[in-house]
Amino acid sequence: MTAFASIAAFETALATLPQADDQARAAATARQGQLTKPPGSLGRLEDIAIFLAGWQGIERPRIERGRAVIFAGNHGVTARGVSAFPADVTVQMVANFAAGGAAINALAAAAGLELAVVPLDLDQPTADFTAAPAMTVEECLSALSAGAEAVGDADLLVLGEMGIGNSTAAAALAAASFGGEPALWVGPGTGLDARGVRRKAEVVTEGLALHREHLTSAFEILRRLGGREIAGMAGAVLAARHRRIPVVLDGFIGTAAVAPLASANPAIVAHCLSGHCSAEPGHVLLLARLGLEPILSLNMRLGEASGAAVAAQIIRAAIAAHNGMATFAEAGIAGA
Ligand SMILES: Cc1cc2ncn([C@H]3O[C@H](COP(=O)(O)O)[C@@H](O)[C@H]3O)c2cc1C
Ligand SMILES: O=C(O)c1cccnc1
Repeated sequence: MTAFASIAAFETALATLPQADDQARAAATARQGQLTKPPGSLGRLEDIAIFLAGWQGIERPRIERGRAVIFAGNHGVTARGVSAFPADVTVQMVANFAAGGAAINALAAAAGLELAVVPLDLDQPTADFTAAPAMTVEECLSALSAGAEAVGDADLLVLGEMGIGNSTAAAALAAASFGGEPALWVGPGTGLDARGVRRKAEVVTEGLALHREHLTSAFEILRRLGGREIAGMAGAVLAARHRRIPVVLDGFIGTAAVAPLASANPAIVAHCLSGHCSAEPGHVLLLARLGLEPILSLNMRLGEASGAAVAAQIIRAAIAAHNGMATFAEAGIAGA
């Protein structure tokens, strides 16, 4: 069965988001208050443990099936010279993922995450969005569905992407979803110089102008300006929500995939953690618009779920403290 068989199915899924389990959240919050530490002293680690308890629906959350999924897609807009690297690198990096040689192979292993790579029609780049919608309705639904199907039975889902040119698509998605000049949302990506970044802003401006009258729904924004790997991440975020699986978002591109969904229903990010704030300048703005506070800020700007995978180690630390510590009663220590 196709997860998102029609635009209506996608829109219904986005309009009917389940909430976290309040009882499990309350139980985890109570437990944090009994652990042998001054209340609140583990800071954000406490919040992360309670967040996971709510979405997993258990007082003591766990990561037994932590899964990183990397979606890959090719972009027609690369013809406009918007990346420092050639489009061929996308398929070459997918081979590198399979061979185990990419950053995400090392970082997923370090974080104890299984890694799945989902290449989406790499021989068929999306259309250049300055000339036509990036995807047809069928192509976009198919990429969204591929995302949903990749979620599986994970208990923590870490999402990432590979697609040369996709920081341009991401800037267009952010601008279409939240407004603001394209110059605010573009950045060097893989390493453009200042002149390249200016051209990238012009390309985004052209794309927004071409599609302006149609950028009125999450689906049309994704379809016209996004890419297959971006729609794959969006579909995975939405499907994970319906299975109450917590998600860790990666950098600028992985976060921009959620922007169109959030423009239609801001509650979509409630089951998402931001793994890190990337060095791509638009990311900090995007996180502010989504109301997400990144776990890490390491000046990373790679993508591939690399920052989210590093953050998964912090999430494991939050769970270890939450589940492993003694309570005041167990340790026979006087409370405050
Ligand atoms: C070798 C290599 C590995 C990568 N892994 C992720 N990206 C990242 O760079 C791309 C986005 O930047 P832009 O929009 O400038 O093309 C995406 O593929 C992203 O995942 C890579 C880029 C390169 C060159
Ligand atoms: O923030 C990111 O995800 C990013 C930044 C630059 C290039 N690729 C990815």
